[in-house]
Amino acid sequence: MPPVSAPADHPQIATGKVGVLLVNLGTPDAPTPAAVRRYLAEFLSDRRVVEIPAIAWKPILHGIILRTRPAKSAHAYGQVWTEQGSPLAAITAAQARGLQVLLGDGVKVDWAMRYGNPSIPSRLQAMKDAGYDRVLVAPLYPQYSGATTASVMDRLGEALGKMRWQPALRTLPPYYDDPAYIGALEEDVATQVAALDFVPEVLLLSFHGMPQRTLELGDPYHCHCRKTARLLAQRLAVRLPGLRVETSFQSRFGRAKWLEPATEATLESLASSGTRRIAITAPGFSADCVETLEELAIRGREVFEAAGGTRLAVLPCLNDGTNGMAMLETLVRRELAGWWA
Ligand SMILES: C=CC1=C(C)c2cc3[nH]c(cc4nc(cc5[nH]c(cc1n2)c(C)c5CCC(=O)O)C(CCC(=O)O)=C4C)c(C)c3C=C
Ligand SMILES: [Fe+2]
Ligand SMILES: [Fe+2]
Repeated sequence: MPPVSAPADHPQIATGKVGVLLVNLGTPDAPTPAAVRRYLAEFLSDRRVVEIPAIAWKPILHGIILRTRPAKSAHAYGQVWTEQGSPLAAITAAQARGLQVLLGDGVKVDWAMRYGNPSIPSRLQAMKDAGYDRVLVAPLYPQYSGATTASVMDRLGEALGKMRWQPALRTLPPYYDDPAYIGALEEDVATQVAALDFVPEVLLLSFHGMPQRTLELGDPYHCHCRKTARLLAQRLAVRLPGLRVETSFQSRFGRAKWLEPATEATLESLASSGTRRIAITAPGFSADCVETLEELAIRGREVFEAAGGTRLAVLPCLNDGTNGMAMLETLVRRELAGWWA
């Protein structure tokens, strides 16, 4: 595809500079209890994430959770930390660099995190200060949820509220059923499964969970996940006939009922009922992170093997691979159409 550039008949807006801000969830600055505590305090204080009235939640958050969870989570982060830092941050940065190459110099690509660093307000201000007065904000969540996509929009609103001179914004819609996304997943998963040194009986699609109550209140997240799963399974039935595709939800937090079936329970029941070889993919995560690398690949494996499973592969997410980057380029170019840099 050609670089994004001003068409000859629109020279009057050719000086407007266009930026793209990729946004993901966020991650601690270090795999230490203190850094994880700072991160969790910000994350779990977001009313979009924990929808319990503050008067009831604050004592629980500060009394129990922030006293006990940081050490446990820091251990999990320690097991997956890399020389480039947290996998989620390192991969998001790589996606931004890759997209910059694909889009060329006509557009500036940067990245930010909803929680922790680099923050959305700091990167938005930096873009404006550098003269980028049109910014496409792209939350890297294929499936919409109040806890993720809407929370990014809230933070953007807060940031704009403090800016005297704001850039013009566009936002990337959720892309859970977009042919570019489903096609990228199909290609990536089919290639990775074919390259395994065993033939899986089951492909488990594990999405991040949400409280069941959010579905009842009208959050589309569950429906978006189910539609992604259905479309991907239809494609894979052609590419990998004979492979059973199942869907589950991981990372339950707290005591409330979460979306089911739970990934851990699914791994256990599959192994107990005779499945020996399994591949897991996490299509809702645009980048590998503690949830895929530790919860699935370390703890999930332990659960599956303890119940009798013998082979388990967790496939890398789309990350900054060719399929994922081609998808991002397609999605972003579509939103930039008309915003010539
Ligand atoms: C109330 C709890 C949580 C809700 C609701 C929730 C929704 C949600 N999260 C993601 C994506 C990610 N979550 C990640 C980590 C993570 N999530 C929670 C809790 C809730 N998430 C916690 C406490 C943590 C931190 C790790 C831990 O202590 O267990 C991550 C990975 C971050 C990283 O640093 O690697 C991602 C990505 C989605 C998509 C989602 C709702 C749809
Ligand atoms: Fe989460
Ligand atoms: Fe987790």
